[in-house]
Amino acid sequence: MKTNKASRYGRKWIRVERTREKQMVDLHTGTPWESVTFTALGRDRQIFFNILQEARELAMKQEEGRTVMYTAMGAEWRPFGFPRRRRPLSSVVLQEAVAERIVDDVKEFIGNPKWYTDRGIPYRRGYLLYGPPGCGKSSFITALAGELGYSICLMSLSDRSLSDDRLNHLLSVAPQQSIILLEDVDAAFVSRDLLPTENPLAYQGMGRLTFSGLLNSLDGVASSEARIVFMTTNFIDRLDPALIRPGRVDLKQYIGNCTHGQLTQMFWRFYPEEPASEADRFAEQALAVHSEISAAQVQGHFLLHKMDPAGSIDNVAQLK
Ligand SMILES: Nc1ncnc2c1ncn2[C@@H]1O[C@H](COP(=O)(O)OP(=O)(O)OP(=O)(O)O)[C@@H](O)[C@H]1O
Repeated sequence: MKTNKASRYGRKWIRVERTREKQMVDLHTGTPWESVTFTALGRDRQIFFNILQEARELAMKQEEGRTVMYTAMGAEWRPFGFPRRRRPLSSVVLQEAVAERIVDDVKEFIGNPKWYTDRGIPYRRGYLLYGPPGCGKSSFITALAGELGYSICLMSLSDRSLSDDRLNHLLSVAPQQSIILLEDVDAAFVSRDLLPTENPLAYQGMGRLTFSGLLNSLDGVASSEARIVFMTTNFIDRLDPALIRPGRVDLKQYIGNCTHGQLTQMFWRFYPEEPASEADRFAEQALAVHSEISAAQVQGHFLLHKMDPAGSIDNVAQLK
Protein backbone atom coordinates (compact mmCIF):
# COMPACT_ATOMS: atom_id res chain seq x y z
CA MET A 1 0.00 0.00 0.00
CA LYS A 2 1.37 3.40 -1.02
CA THR A 3 0.36 6.95 -0.12
CA ASN A 4 1.76 10.22 -1.36
CA LYS A 5 1.58 13.58 0.29
CA ALA A 6 3.22 16.96 -0.03
CA SER A 7 4.15 18.59 3.25
CA ARG A 8 5.78 21.82 4.31
CA TYR A 9 8.84 21.63 6.52
CA GLY A 10 10.11 25.08 7.41
CA ARG A 11 10.21 26.96 4.15
CA LYS A 12 10.56 23.91 1.95
CA TRP A 13 8.03 21.62 0.33
CA ILE A 14 8.80 17.95 0.59
CA ARG A 15 7.11 14.94 -0.87
CA VAL A 16 6.36 12.19 1.65
CA GLU A 17 5.79 8.74 0.22
CA ARG A 18 4.75 5.97 2.60
CA THR A 19 4.81 2.32 1.66
CA ARG A 20 3.47 -0.29 4.03
CA GLU A 21 5.25 -3.63 3.90
CA LYS A 22 2.68 -6.37 3.89
CA GLN A 23 4.53 -9.25 5.44
CA MET A 24 6.74 -7.55 7.96
CA VAL A 25 6.06 -6.34 11.46
CA ASP A 26 8.34 -4.80 14.02
CA LEU A 27 9.25 -7.68 16.32
CA HIS A 28 9.25 -5.46 19.36
CA THR A 29 6.07 -3.48 18.88
CA GLY A 30 3.99 -5.56 16.49
CA THR A 31 3.41 -2.58 14.21
CA PRO A 32 3.79 -3.17 10.46
CA TRP A 33 6.96 -1.86 8.88
CA GLU A 34 6.63 1.19 6.71
CA SER A 35 9.10 2.78 4.36
CA VAL A 36 8.91 6.53 4.31
CA THR A 37 10.68 8.37 1.50
CA PHE A 38 11.21 12.12 1.63
CA THR A 39 11.98 14.02 -1.54
CA ALA A 40 12.86 17.71 -1.63
CA LEU A 41 14.23 20.00 -4.26
CA GLY A 42 17.62 21.56 -3.70
CA ARG A 43 21.10 20.60 -2.59
CA ASP A 44 20.82 20.92 1.17
CA ARG A 45 20.67 17.44 2.70
CA GLN A 46 20.66 18.77 6.25
CA ILE A 47 16.87 19.11 6.11
CA PHE A 48 16.54 15.29 6.22
CA PHE A 49 18.78 14.99 9.26
CA ASN A 50 16.76 17.67 11.00
CA ILE A 51 13.50 15.82 10.32
CA LEU A 52 14.93 12.58 11.68
CA GLN A 53 16.30 14.24 14.77
CA GLU A 54 12.98 15.93 15.48
CA ALA A 55 11.07 12.66 15.02
CA ARG A 56 13.43 10.91 17.39
CA GLU A 57 13.00 13.55 20.06
CA LEU A 58 9.22 13.44 19.73
CA ALA A 59 9.15 9.64 20.05
CA MET A 60 11.34 9.76 23.13
CA LYS A 61 9.21 12.43 24.72
CA GLN A 62 6.12 10.27 24.37
CA GLU A 63 7.64 7.58 26.56
CA GLU A 64 9.43 9.88 28.93
CA GLY A 65 8.42 9.31 32.51
CA ARG A 66 6.38 6.26 31.48
CA THR A 67 6.75 2.53 31.86
CA VAL A 68 6.05 0.41 28.81
CA MET A 69 4.57 -3.04 29.49
CA TYR A 70 5.14 -5.76 26.90
CA THR A 71 3.33 -9.02 26.58
CA ALA A 72 4.25 -12.06 24.49
CA MET A 73 2.28 -12.49 21.26
CA GLY A 74 3.40 -15.43 19.18
CA ALA A 75 7.13 -15.06 18.74
CA GLU A 76 7.19 -11.37 19.60
CA TRP A 77 6.84 -8.93 22.44
CA ARG A 78 4.16 -6.31 21.92
CA PRO A 79 3.38 -3.32 24.08
CA PHE A 80 -0.02 -3.60 25.68
CA GLY A 81 -2.10 -0.68 26.80
CA PHE A 82 -0.64 2.79 26.78
CA PRO A 83 2.66 3.33 28.55
CA ARG A 84 1.84 3.91 32.22
CA ARG A 85 2.91 6.86 34.24
CA ARG A 86 5.92 5.75 36.28
CA ARG A 87 4.99 4.63 39.73
CA PRO A 88 7.29 6.24 42.30
CA LEU A 89 9.16 3.81 44.51
CA SER A 90 8.01 5.73 47.57
CA SER A 91 4.39 4.80 46.77
CA VAL A 92 5.13 1.15 47.54
CA VAL A 93 5.52 0.86 51.28
CA LEU A 94 7.64 -2.16 52.17
CA GLN A 95 9.28 -3.24 55.38
CA GLU A 96 12.28 -1.14 56.30
CA ALA A 97 15.36 -1.57 54.09
CA VAL A 98 13.72 -4.13 51.79
CA ALA A 99 13.27 -1.81 48.82
CA GLU A 100 16.76 -0.37 49.25
CA ARG A 101 18.27 -3.84 49.32
CA ILE A 102 16.76 -4.77 45.96
CA VAL A 103 17.20 -1.37 44.29
CA ASP A 104 20.87 -1.23 45.31
CA ASP A 105 21.46 -4.76 44.08
CA VAL A 106 19.87 -4.11 40.67
CA LYS A 107 21.71 -0.82 40.22
CA GLU A 108 25.00 -2.39 41.18
CA PHE A 109 24.37 -5.16 38.66
CA ILE A 110 23.47 -2.79 35.82
CA GLY A 111 26.46 -0.59 36.56
CA ASN A 112 29.10 -3.34 36.42
CA PRO A 113 29.01 -5.33 33.17
CA LYS A 114 32.81 -5.59 33.17
CA TRP A 115 32.85 -7.45 36.47
CA TYR A 116 30.82 -10.23 34.83
CA THR A 117 32.68 -10.38 31.53
CA ASP A 118 36.08 -10.38 33.28
CA ARG A 119 35.06 -13.45 35.24
CA GLY A 120 33.24 -15.19 32.42
CA ILE A 121 29.97 -15.06 34.34
CA PRO A 122 26.79 -14.63 32.26
CA TYR A 123 25.59 -11.06 32.60
CA ARG A 124 22.19 -11.78 34.09
CA ARG A 125 20.61 -11.62 37.49
CA GLY A 126 17.53 -13.34 38.84
CA TYR A 127 15.28 -12.16 41.66
CA LEU A 128 12.48 -13.92 43.49
CA LEU A 129 9.88 -12.02 45.47
CA TYR A 130 7.66 -14.26 47.54
CA GLY A 131 4.93 -13.86 50.10
CA PRO A 132 1.17 -13.53 50.56
CA PRO A 133 -1.00 -11.86 47.92
CA GLY A 134 -1.53 -8.11 47.81
CA CYS A 135 1.63 -7.11 49.65
CA GLY A 136 3.30 -5.27 46.81
CA LYS A 137 5.42 -7.71 44.78
CA SER A 138 4.11 -6.60 41.37
CA SER A 139 3.74 -2.97 42.41
CA PHE A 140 7.32 -2.86 43.59
CA ILE A 141 8.66 -4.36 40.35
CA THR A 142 6.66 -1.82 38.32
CA ALA A 143 8.02 1.02 40.45
CA LEU A 144 11.55 -0.36 40.15
CA ALA A 145 11.23 -0.44 36.35
CA GLY A 146 10.12 3.20 36.49
CA GLU A 147 13.08 4.13 38.68
CA LEU A 148 15.50 2.50 36.24
CA GLY A 149 13.72 3.79 33.12
CA TYR A 150 13.20 0.15 32.07
CA SER A 151 10.17 -1.49 30.51
CA ILE A 152 8.55 -4.72 31.73
CA CYS A 153 8.08 -7.89 29.70
CA LEU A 154 5.30 -9.73 31.45
CA MET A 155 4.90 -13.44 30.91
CA SER A 156 2.76 -16.13 32.39
CA LEU A 157 4.29 -19.59 32.51
CA SER A 158 0.81 -21.12 32.75
CA ASP A 159 0.08 -19.89 29.22
CA ARG A 160 -0.88 -23.13 27.46
CA SER A 161 0.59 -22.07 24.17
CA LEU A 162 4.03 -21.68 25.69
CA SER A 163 6.56 -24.27 24.54
CA ASP A 164 10.23 -24.67 25.37
CA ASP A 165 11.26 -23.19 22.03
CA ARG A 166 8.90 -20.27 22.25
CA LEU A 167 10.03 -19.33 25.75
CA ASN A 168 13.64 -19.62 24.71
CA HIS A 169 13.06 -17.42 21.70
CA LEU A 170 11.04 -14.82 23.61
CA LEU A 171 13.66 -14.48 26.30
CA SER A 172 16.35 -13.97 23.69
CA VAL A 173 14.44 -11.25 21.81
CA ALA A 174 13.19 -9.31 24.83
CA PRO A 175 13.57 -5.55 24.25
CA GLN A 176 16.69 -3.93 25.60
CA GLN A 177 16.47 -2.29 28.99
CA SER A 178 13.59 -4.35 30.20
CA ILE A 179 12.79 -6.48 33.22
CA ILE A 180 11.42 -9.91 32.43
CA LEU A 181 8.65 -10.64 34.89
CA LEU A 182 7.46 -14.21 35.41
CA GLU A 183 4.48 -14.04 37.74
CA ASP A 184 3.19 -16.87 39.93
CA VAL A 185 5.91 -19.28 38.90
CA ASP A 186 4.53 -21.93 41.26
CA ALA A 187 1.25 -22.16 39.32
CA ALA A 188 2.77 -23.21 36.02
CA PHE A 189 3.87 -26.73 36.69
CA VAL A 190 1.32 -27.76 39.25
CA SER A 191 -1.58 -26.87 37.00
CA ARG A 192 0.10 -28.11 33.84
CA ASP A 193 0.65 -31.56 35.27
CA LEU A 194 -3.03 -31.90 35.94
CA LEU A 195 -4.12 -30.75 32.53
CA PRO A 196 -3.40 -33.69 30.21
CA THR A 197 -5.70 -36.00 32.16
CA GLU A 198 -8.48 -33.45 32.07
CA ASN A 199 -8.19 -32.86 28.38
CA PRO A 200 -5.71 -35.16 26.67
CA LEU A 201 -6.35 -33.49 23.30
CA ALA A 202 -5.35 -30.06 24.51
CA TYR A 203 -1.68 -30.52 23.72
CA GLN A 204 -1.87 -32.56 20.57
CA GLY A 205 0.33 -31.07 17.92
CA MET A 206 1.50 -28.40 20.30
CA GLY A 207 4.78 -28.30 22.14
CA ARG A 208 4.47 -27.48 25.79
CA LEU A 209 6.75 -25.96 28.30
CA THR A 210 8.67 -28.52 30.31
CA PHE A 211 10.41 -27.86 33.57
CA SER A 212 13.82 -28.56 32.08
CA GLY A 213 12.91 -26.30 29.15
CA LEU A 214 12.24 -23.50 31.60
CA LEU A 215 15.57 -24.05 33.35
CA ASN A 216 17.44 -24.09 30.04
CA SER A 217 15.74 -20.92 28.87
CA LEU A 218 16.62 -19.14 32.09
CA ASP A 219 20.23 -20.28 31.79
CA GLY A 220 20.34 -19.10 28.19
CA VAL A 221 19.16 -15.61 29.10
CA ALA A 222 22.41 -13.76 28.66
CA SER A 223 23.64 -11.07 26.39
CA SER A 224 25.90 -8.08 26.47
CA GLU A 225 22.91 -6.20 27.85
CA ALA A 226 22.10 -6.54 31.51
CA ARG A 227 19.39 -9.20 31.71
CA ILE A 228 17.12 -9.00 34.72
CA VAL A 229 14.53 -11.65 35.49
CA PHE A 230 12.04 -11.23 38.32
CA MET A 231 9.85 -14.11 39.47
CA THR A 232 7.02 -13.88 41.95
CA THR A 233 5.18 -16.52 43.92
CA ASN A 234 2.84 -16.82 46.87
CA PHE A 235 4.26 -20.25 47.72
CA ILE A 236 8.03 -20.49 47.75
CA ASP A 237 7.94 -24.02 49.21
CA ARG A 238 6.17 -25.28 46.09
CA LEU A 239 9.11 -24.31 43.91
CA ASP A 240 11.63 -26.85 42.80
CA PRO A 241 15.02 -26.01 44.37
CA ALA A 242 16.58 -26.20 40.89
CA LEU A 243 14.52 -23.19 39.78
CA ILE A 244 15.72 -20.96 42.55
CA ARG A 245 19.30 -22.00 42.95
CA PRO A 246 21.97 -19.25 42.72
CA GLY A 247 22.59 -18.32 39.12
CA ARG A 248 18.89 -18.60 38.37
CA VAL A 249 17.74 -16.68 41.41
CA ASP A 250 20.49 -14.58 42.96
CA LEU A 251 18.40 -12.64 45.44
CA LYS A 252 15.30 -13.87 47.26
CA GLN A 253 13.15 -11.50 49.20
CA TYR A 254 10.09 -12.12 51.34
CA ILE A 255 7.43 -9.42 50.93
CA GLY A 256 5.05 -9.92 53.81
CA ASN A 257 1.96 -8.54 55.46
CA CYS A 258 2.03 -5.09 57.02
CA THR A 259 4.12 -4.35 60.05
CA HIS A 260 3.30 -1.53 62.48
CA GLY A 261 5.77 0.72 60.65
CA GLN A 262 4.21 0.06 57.25
CA LEU A 263 0.71 0.71 58.55
CA THR A 264 1.71 4.09 59.96
CA GLN A 265 3.51 5.01 56.78
CA MET A 266 0.53 4.07 54.62
CA PHE A 267 -1.77 6.12 56.85
CA TRP A 268 0.53 9.14 56.51
CA ARG A 269 0.74 8.81 52.77
CA PHE A 270 -3.04 8.63 52.48
CA TYR A 271 -3.89 11.31 55.04
CA PRO A 272 -0.88 13.67 55.01
CA GLU A 273 -2.65 16.30 57.09
CA GLU A 274 -3.16 14.00 60.08
CA PRO A 275 -0.85 14.11 63.13
CA ALA A 276 1.63 11.28 63.65
CA SER A 277 -0.26 10.13 66.73
CA GLU A 278 -3.30 9.24 64.54
CA ALA A 279 -1.15 7.13 62.22
CA ASP A 280 0.18 5.33 65.25
CA ARG A 281 -3.31 4.82 66.64
CA PHE A 282 -4.46 3.35 63.31
CA ALA A 283 -1.56 0.89 63.19
CA GLU A 284 -2.06 -0.20 66.78
CA GLN A 285 -5.79 -0.75 66.44
CA ALA A 286 -5.45 -2.52 63.11
CA LEU A 287 -2.95 -5.00 64.52
CA ALA A 288 -5.05 -5.49 67.66
CA VAL A 289 -7.98 -6.84 65.59
CA HIS A 290 -6.19 -8.49 62.64
CA SER A 291 -3.12 -10.64 62.87
CA GLU A 292 -2.40 -10.43 59.14
CA ILE A 293 -3.15 -7.42 56.99
CA SER A 294 -2.00 -6.97 53.42
CA ALA A 295 -1.20 -3.55 51.99
CA ALA A 296 -3.91 -4.12 49.35
CA GLN A 297 -6.47 -4.52 52.16
CA VAL A 298 -5.30 -1.32 53.81
CA GLN A 299 -5.48 0.53 50.50
CA GLY A 300 -9.04 -0.73 49.97
CA HIS A 301 -10.02 0.31 53.49
CA PHE A 302 -8.62 3.84 53.04
CA LEU A 303 -10.46 4.20 49.77
CA LEU A 304 -13.70 3.50 51.62
CA HIS A 305 -12.81 6.34 53.99
CA LYS A 306 -11.26 8.73 51.55
CA MET A 307 -12.15 11.92 53.40
CA ASP A 308 -12.56 10.42 56.83
CA PRO A 309 -9.30 9.47 58.55
CA ALA A 310 -10.97 9.15 61.95
CA GLY A 311 -13.57 6.82 60.40
CA SER A 312 -10.82 4.64 58.98
CA ILE A 313 -9.52 4.17 62.54
CA ASP A 314 -12.92 3.72 64.19
CA ASN A 315 -13.99 1.15 61.59
CA VAL A 316 -10.71 -0.70 61.49
CA ALA A 317 -12.44 -3.93 62.53
CA GLN A 318 -14.23 -3.91 59.15
CA LEU A 319 -10.94 -3.94 57.28
CA LYS A 320 -11.04 -6.92 54.96
N1 LIG B 1 3.45 -2.42 49.95
C1 LIG B 1 2.49 -1.73 49.32
N2 LIG B 1 2.48 -0.38 49.37
C2 LIG B 1 1.50 0.31 48.73
N3 LIG B 1 0.49 -0.25 48.03
C3 LIG B 1 0.48 -1.59 47.95
C4 LIG B 1 1.48 -2.39 48.58
N4 LIG B 1 1.19 -3.68 48.36
C5 LIG B 1 0.10 -3.71 47.60
N5 LIG B 1 -0.35 -2.48 47.36
C6 LIG B 1 -1.54 -2.14 46.55
O1 LIG B 1 -2.35 -3.32 46.49
C7 LIG B 1 -2.67 -3.70 45.16
C8 LIG B 1 -2.15 -5.10 44.83
O2 LIG B 1 -0.75 -5.12 44.98
P1 LIG B 1 0.25 -6.06 44.14
O3 LIG B 1 -0.42 -6.54 42.90
O4 LIG B 1 1.53 -5.34 43.99
O5 LIG B 1 0.43 -7.27 45.14
P2 LIG B 1 1.20 -8.66 44.92
O6 LIG B 1 2.01 -8.88 46.16
O7 LIG B 1 1.94 -8.63 43.64
O8 LIG B 1 0.00 -9.66 44.88
P3 LIG B 1 -0.12 -11.12 44.17
O9 LIG B 1 0.74 -12.05 44.94
O10 LIG B 1 -1.59 -11.42 44.33
O11 LIG B 1 0.29 -10.94 42.74
C9 LIG B 1 -2.08 -2.60 44.28
O12 LIG B 1 -3.14 -1.74 43.93
C10 LIG B 1 -1.10 -1.85 45.14
O13 LIG B 1 -1.13 -0.47 44.87
